[in-house]
Amino acid sequence: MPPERILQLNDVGVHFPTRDGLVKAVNGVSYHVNRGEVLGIVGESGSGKSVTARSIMRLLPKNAVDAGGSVQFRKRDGQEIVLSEQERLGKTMRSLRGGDIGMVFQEPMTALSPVHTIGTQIMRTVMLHQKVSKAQARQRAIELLTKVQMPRPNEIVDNYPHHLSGGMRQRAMIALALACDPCLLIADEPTTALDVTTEAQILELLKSLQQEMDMAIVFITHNFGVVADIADRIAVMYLGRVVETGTVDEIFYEPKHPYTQALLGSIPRLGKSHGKRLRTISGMVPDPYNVPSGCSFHPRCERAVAGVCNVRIPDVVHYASGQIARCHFPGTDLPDPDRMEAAQ
Ligand SMILES: Nc1ncnc2c1ncn2[C@@H]1O[C@H](COP(=O)(O)OP(=O)(O)OP(=O)(O)O)[C@@H](O)[C@H]1O
Repeated sequence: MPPERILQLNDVGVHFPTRDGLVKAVNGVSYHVNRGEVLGIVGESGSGKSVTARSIMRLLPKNAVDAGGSVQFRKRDGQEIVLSEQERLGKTMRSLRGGDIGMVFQEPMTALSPVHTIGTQIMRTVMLHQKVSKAQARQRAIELLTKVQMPRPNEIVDNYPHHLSGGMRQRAMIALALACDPCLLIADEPTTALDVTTEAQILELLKSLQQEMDMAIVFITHNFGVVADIADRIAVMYLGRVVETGTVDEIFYEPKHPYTQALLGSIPRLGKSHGKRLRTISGMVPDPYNVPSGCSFHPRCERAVAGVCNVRIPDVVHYASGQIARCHFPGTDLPDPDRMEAAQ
């Protein structure tokens, strides 16, 4: 049986009109998430990872403009919801947020209120989505704090966020996100601000919760090491577009897009990089107000072919395995003249 898709983004666009010009932060993004899998989203800063994820839940800045596309979501009970513009703003969205879909962010204080105890905040979410008494909701809060391996959960439940360390706040935010047993968790750089040891602990926790709860995760990070550790599949983003999608093995061992290849070439690998010079990606991420014509990666691409890559936006190339690359000349070989001719 093919895996069940619980989230499908089709050609989603989000633009920001600014004084300096139009920023096409998300420019026709499509990706899907299967039930119970972890999809890692990677890409340099500004590639549109966060804005895409926030567009799923309609948690966008006020100046964001919807530039089309659709988001489909299948709830745990199998009900399919098309999160069209109207629905995204209404009651459906409110019931999904914190219910079927949970969210964790890099900075816990964006999700936690500083003026309420951890327990009160979890109890409110539980009571918003489930018919339970106050005492039952408090019991559930303690259970959730135990589940996220919070030390002294019976005590912490009555603490305010400022009493907690960074790692403990992250655990509290995860407990809040899991309050209603979501089938999808959107995790936006949840470990980036933590020290390496705490980061490893939180990743382990998310992995074990994901398996235990059969929960899918969209895990956003700029760190390939982290994504290799947690993800089943990876989507690579560049300047508002998904340029490649594949399983972790496909992305690490058979990347087809020159951008993915360049990103992987620029990370140090234990044992393998010794004595070797790391590659850097030439040039800078272009200014979002002046995105290059054609394939927006072409000015930095070692394999760009003039007359093709600077002119036409590449189509998506589908491989039999399911791997996808948006490139005129995908693959590990250099572009051959026949393919160049066919593309022109
Ligand atoms: N409120 C806003 N107004 C104008 N531009 C914005 C706004 N929010 C985001 N952007 C722009 O949208 C683009 C995508 O931003 P986004 O935060 O999604 O990138 P990202 O890949 O998540 O980066 P990072 O890893 O740094 O979080 C960037 O060019 C950013 O400057």
